[in-house]
Amino acid sequence: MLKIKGIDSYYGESRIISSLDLEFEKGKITCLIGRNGVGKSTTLKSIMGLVKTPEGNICFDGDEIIKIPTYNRVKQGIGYVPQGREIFPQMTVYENLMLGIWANGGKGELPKYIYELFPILKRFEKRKGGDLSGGQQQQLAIARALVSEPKILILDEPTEGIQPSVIQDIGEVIKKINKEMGLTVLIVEQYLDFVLGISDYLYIMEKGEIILKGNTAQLDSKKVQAAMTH
Ligand SMILES: Nc1ncnc2c1ncn2[C@@H]1O[C@H](COP(=O)(O)OP(=O)(O)OP(=O)(O)O)[C@@H](O)[C@H]1O
Repeated sequence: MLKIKGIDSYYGESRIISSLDLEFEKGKITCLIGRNGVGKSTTLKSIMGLVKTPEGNICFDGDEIIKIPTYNRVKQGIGYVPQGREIFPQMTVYENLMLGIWANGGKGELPKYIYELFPILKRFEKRKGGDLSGGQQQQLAIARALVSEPKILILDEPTEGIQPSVIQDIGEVIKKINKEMGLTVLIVEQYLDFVLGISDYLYIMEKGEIILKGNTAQLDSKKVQAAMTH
């Protein structure tokens, strides 16, 4: 579904990622994990076309996308929730959601399943985005990415700054959209318990390179833990 081959990624002159290969299988939940600053967010920004990637290939659903602009990657079906969520604080929950439709050149109404998946957003429809809790903002950001009906949903640290009970709710929703809607999911995370409970496949990154990978159920959890802490 999404295949990265030999990419280099730069901020200005500094190369953060070199010759990275990754593959995200259709219908699976794949997590990319690793300690602070190893290049996980940069990998996602590379997929979205938000950093310079002069080398390599990114193939999505059969098409080469490395040279096309971000908005066209979104149009082709890549939904992205950045770290920090980027909710518009002065706009209502409803307006934030509608942006997901307008941004994609779409018209019309909010799909009904959005409020079924996130009842809290229905309740707070008229509330300003900035007045929601961190967990509610994360749900709003995921919902906003979903309204454009992506083929793959990419989440950058969805549990960051969120209380444990809400983390569990978010995990359940992600599993549900994966299992019931068949959506492919890619998550960057640091919260290992969350990752082990939700993912089918794991990549572990260290200084811009993959040091361990495999089916989550088959990976040695001690090795995974060690890679996250050493
Ligand atoms: N806008 C930027 N300009 C220059 N360097 C950057 C920029 N953003 C990140 N970096 C550097 O790139 C490296 C990788 O950062 P990245 O955010 O991808 O790491 P990460 O694994 O996602 O960590 P975190 O969990 O802290 O977000 C770090 O050394 C960081 O300092």
